[in-house]
Amino acid sequence: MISLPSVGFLGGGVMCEAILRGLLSKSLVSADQVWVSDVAEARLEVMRKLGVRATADGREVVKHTKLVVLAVKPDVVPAALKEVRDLIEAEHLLVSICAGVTLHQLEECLPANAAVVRVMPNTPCLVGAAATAFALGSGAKASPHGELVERLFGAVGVALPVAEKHLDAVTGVSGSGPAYVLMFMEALADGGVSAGLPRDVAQKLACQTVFGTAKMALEQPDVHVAELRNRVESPGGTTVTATRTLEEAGLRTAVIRAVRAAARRADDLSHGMLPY
Ligand SMILES: NC(=O)C1=CN([C@@H]2O[C@H](COP(=O)(O)OP(=O)(O)OC[C@H]3O[C@@H](n4cnc5c(N)ncnc54)[C@H](O)[C@@H]3O)[C@@H](O)[C@H]2O)C=CC1
Ligand SMILES: O=C(O)[C@@H]1CCC=N1
Repeated sequence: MISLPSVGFLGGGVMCEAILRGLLSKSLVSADQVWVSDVAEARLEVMRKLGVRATADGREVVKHTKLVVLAVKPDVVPAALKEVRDLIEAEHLLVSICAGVTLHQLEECLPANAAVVRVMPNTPCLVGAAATAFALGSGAKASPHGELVERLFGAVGVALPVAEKHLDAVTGVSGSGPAYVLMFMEALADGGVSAGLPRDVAQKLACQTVFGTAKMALEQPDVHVAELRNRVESPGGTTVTATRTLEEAGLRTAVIRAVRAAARRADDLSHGMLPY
């Protein structure tokens, strides 16, 4: 087992749980090396059931771990960092997954030269299939900080370095992306039910179709996705009749607009347009 140093989380919500369950299932960390803080007792109870150390005191997390993942909502970031600022030492690495919170804003809340990495993962961390992008702060180095982040998020999916200016666009594509794909899957299954399929059959077929299509595209990176689509569209057949209907309904325009809206919202968050 290639294990990581002890890992801490400030905020034990949805994303902490997804990352943590992913890491534990890959044995990248052992539960007794993980500390999590949260203000909600119910979340601490969930964490205890995972076997990790759970506390209401974020300072305990920073005292006991060197790699600290900031996983609170963006509007809570200043308060959560203020609580632990004086405990952050040169050996610490702070990894923020908070949408729209810039490296500069994070660094302003921390001691000078603190090592910070801004990361945008997504919920498929839970099943080892996340799409993650990250950018290093001015006090972080490719080695060891970038490598540690690549190991952490690479263990639960794909992790790519990007320029920080691209992280809002990343949020629009892959951070928020699972929600759009799930919406599509829900509609695909509803279409099946509307055409007479039992609900459970329609849902299974819809999920497997999205999974199989993604796998097919990922395993043929040199083939444009439009070419893969054309291979399904027999001339005058069922598929082209359906894809024309989707074009008429503006599917692609709607998705492009949605991604841009999410990216703009991430930028708004970084300009203090809080709360949600
Ligand atoms: N949910 C998602 O799909 C993704 C979320 N993110 C980012 O991850 C961050 C966390 O999001 P979620 O896990 O979805 O939110 P969440 O609301 O499920 O989790 C946040 C947790 O922080 C706790 N909390 C609040 N104040 C605290 C404090 N001072 N100290 C410690 N814990 C505190 C809350 O009780 C809550 O359990 C957000 O900044 C979000 O932008 C990033 C990528 C994907
Ligand atoms: O909706 C949000 O703001 C967060 C960031 C990316 C996914 N969920």
